[in-house]
Amino acid sequence: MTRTVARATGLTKRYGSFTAVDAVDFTLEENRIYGLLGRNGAGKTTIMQLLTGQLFPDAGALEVFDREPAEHADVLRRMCFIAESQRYPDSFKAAHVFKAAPWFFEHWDAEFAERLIADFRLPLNRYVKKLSRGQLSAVGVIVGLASRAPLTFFDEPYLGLDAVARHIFYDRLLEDYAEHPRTIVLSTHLIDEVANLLEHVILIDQGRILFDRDADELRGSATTIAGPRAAVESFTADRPVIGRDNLGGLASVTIDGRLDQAERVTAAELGLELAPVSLQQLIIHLTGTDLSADSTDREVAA
Ligand SMILES: Nc1ncnc2c1ncn2[C@@H]1O[C@H](COP(=O)(O)OP(=O)(O)OP(=O)(O)O)[C@@H](O)[C@H]1O
Repeated sequence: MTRTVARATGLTKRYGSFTAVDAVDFTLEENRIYGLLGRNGAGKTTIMQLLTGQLFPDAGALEVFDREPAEHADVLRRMCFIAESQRYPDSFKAAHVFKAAPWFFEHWDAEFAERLIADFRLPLNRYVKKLSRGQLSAVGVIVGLASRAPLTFFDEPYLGLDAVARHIFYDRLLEDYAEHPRTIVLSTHLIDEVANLLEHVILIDQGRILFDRDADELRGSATTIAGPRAAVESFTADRPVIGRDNLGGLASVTIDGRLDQAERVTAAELGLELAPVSLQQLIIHLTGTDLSADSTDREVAA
């Protein structure tokens, strides 16, 4: 049976009169990789800070490992939070971070950390404040991976990491997760890059959850239909439209749902092109457009 490691019910956080997290309900199950996704300011960091006991909720209930996180040191010890701009003491060299890590993380694997240090080519003897932006992110990524914390949060962990380093991160994360399953929550804007890593997606917008779904269920759950405008409009007339782009006489409409074989044949006969929608495109459709509007026409003057 899967165990729930965190449960939020009506979780709310306000900053003055502004509600950053607005009565959200969700659970995090053990041994899953979650994507906590959403636009800038959606509330992702705030949710992670609530879960890791750095902030107190204003309303609602929050349980992590069956307790309120902020109150319990034994709960906090089972979590690792890697923030976007992690701060370290000025006197710290990179090596000091890894020396100190076992004090905080009981499952710390020093050998794994050493392998990662080599993979990321991290200069251990350099002061942390002298590291490049990408090297600083590598420090966080290494701590997050080698901590093997039962609940690990990576909040935009790779500012400045180059493409090679990011792929090392994804690779090592998947490899290590297969051997040491745990719950990992990844917040990122690079959705396409991590899409295959995620098992579950929680999409936040303006402090609310837009959807909370299994990633497998999401992949290919929407379809884009493109072609002559009249044909596209008639084919999609009674379907749940989640995005629409018009360009002169052409249209591209994204619908929620899959098409069956007969519908695909009909579309082909009408000269329409069908394309699956990537997770990133789906999220842009769901958060980037006014869902209440009939159309987001981008008419181009002939
Ligand atoms: N200490 C604070 N005081 C006032 N407002 C805050 C504070 N911290 C965050 N906010 C606001 O709360 C909202 C949610 O912020 P949060 O950092 O959780 O967003 P995010 O989804 O992590 O964004 P990003 O992707 O840009 O990191 C934002 O509108 C932000 O401006």
